[in-house]
Amino acid sequence: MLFHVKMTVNLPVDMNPERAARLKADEKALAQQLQQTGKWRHLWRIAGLYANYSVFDVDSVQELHDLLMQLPLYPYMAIEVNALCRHPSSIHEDDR
Ligand SMILES: O=C(O)CC1=CCC(=O)O1
Repeated sequence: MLFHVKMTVNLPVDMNPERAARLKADEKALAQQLQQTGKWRHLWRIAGLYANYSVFDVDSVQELHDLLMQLPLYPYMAIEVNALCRHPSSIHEDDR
């Protein structure tokens, strides 16, 4: 199951810089691990924003939920999720 996810990060302006750096490093490590597994299929920066568009390929809505909730930056993110299905005009056989 494919899901398009928008994540907007809002770190408190007064957050300790070392704490912020640790969270970002932990987020990066997990994001890269999930990309290696194929669960996090795409990760794009939204130009001009501290936000990303991502595509997740998971087995269930519950798996997506659990995965998003374990992200280190989760407490500081606004997350929007849209379920995707195959477009009849798509030429990409792996779009499902
Ligand atoms: O910078 C972001 O958009 C938040 C984020 C998600 C994965 C990652 O490494 O950073």
